[in-house]
Amino acid sequence: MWIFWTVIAIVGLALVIGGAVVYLDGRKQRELERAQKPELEPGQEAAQGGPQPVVPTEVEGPTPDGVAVAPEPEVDVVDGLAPVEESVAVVPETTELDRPEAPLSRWSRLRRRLASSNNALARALSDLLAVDKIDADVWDDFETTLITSDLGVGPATELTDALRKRLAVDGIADPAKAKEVLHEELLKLVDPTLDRSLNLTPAKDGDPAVVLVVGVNGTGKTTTVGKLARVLVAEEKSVLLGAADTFRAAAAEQLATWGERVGVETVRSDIDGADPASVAFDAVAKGVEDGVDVVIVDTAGRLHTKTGLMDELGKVKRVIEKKAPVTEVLLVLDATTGQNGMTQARIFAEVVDVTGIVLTKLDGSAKGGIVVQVQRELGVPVKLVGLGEGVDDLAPFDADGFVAGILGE
Ligand SMILES: Nc1nc2c(ncn2[C@@H]2O[C@H](COP(=O)(O)OP(=O)(O)OP(=O)(O)O)[C@@H](O)[C@H]2O)c(=O)[nH]1
Repeated sequence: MWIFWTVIAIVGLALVIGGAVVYLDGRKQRELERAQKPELEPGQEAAQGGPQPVVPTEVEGPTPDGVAVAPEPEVDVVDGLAPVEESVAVVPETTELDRPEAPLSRWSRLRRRLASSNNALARALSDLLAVDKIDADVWDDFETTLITSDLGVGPATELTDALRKRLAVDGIADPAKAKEVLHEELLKLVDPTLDRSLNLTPAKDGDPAVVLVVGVNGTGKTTTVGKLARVLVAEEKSVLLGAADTFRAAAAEQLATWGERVGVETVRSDIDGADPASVAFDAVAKGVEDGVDVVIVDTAGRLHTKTGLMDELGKVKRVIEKKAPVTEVLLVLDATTGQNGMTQARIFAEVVDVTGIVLTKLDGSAKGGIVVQVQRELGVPVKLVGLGEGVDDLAPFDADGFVAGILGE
């Protein structure tokens, strides 16, 4: 009997040991397999019935350094331009935006600044009226003052003759009355009847208006583009900036900073010396795609020959117009450069079809008369004036306010 129970015990023990060996062996095998298995790509796991991963399909919004990848442009490579994806859009931070000053309130503030730097005409008039007898020499001095304030010889002579006639005919000796007459005659020269509004009407519905800003370097183009964006934002317009001044690397940075402060995007290239026409094209293409009201394109003016200037600006305009017509070409002139500025203005007017003048740095110049001269010569109105380095120191030009300013009224 004991032999029977001993056999049973041995068989039972053998079964337990065998089962344990099989279990431990299976576990080891599974661990080995897991260790050898490669990491799954996000999509593979899903395909194998694992958890569905969230895979971003495109870059949306700003990357950590504030630069978003521009959307893939249409296959519209023109004039042998470099591929358009060279440009990126600098998306502004949406917090702490500036609220630009309303355009209408700017002029009264800036008028005082004009009066303080442009009082040559007012002084010439009081000198004129201070003498006992106004003879030919006194009138000559008056005319010379007008010429030195950059009114131009023709307008200076016209103004002197008109004033002389009216003071004599009406027998005016009262300084206040004489100043009124000077105001009226000067206003005629500045011409309050000119249409000074920016053409921001797109050629077809849904297109943005396109403003091309040209001029010699240092005149204040980039600053003007930034300030103009603020004027338009204050008028509740949506704006996009194009940094086609690729000559000076810092210009794009400067422009993007202007844009960021008022929440406006800037399309720029990160490549030094990129093709300006390509950047301008990208900016307008993005403007069309985003449905903005106005695209403002900054350009470089550092060109030494007229042919070079003509080629470059011509190309920028031609390429932009593959997307949307340019509605306004603004020539930026520095009022302190006097006759040099006039020479530049003539060259630019020959090269591009200028539709408006922006006169900058009038705050630092006693030569407000250039408004009359440049309008006469180019047959194009002064539409905006820069009266300081402050962000809201650009104002739509107002003829009567301007005359009052330079006469110190
Ligand atoms: N006082 C004064 N300074 C101005 C005015 N407009 C521009 N400036 C200054 O002029 C300088 C040149 O301005 P920018 O805008 O860089 O000139 P730019 O034509 O773009 O020059 P580039 O980029 O070199 O072609 C800057 O220091 C501006 O602050 C103005 O109306 N009044």
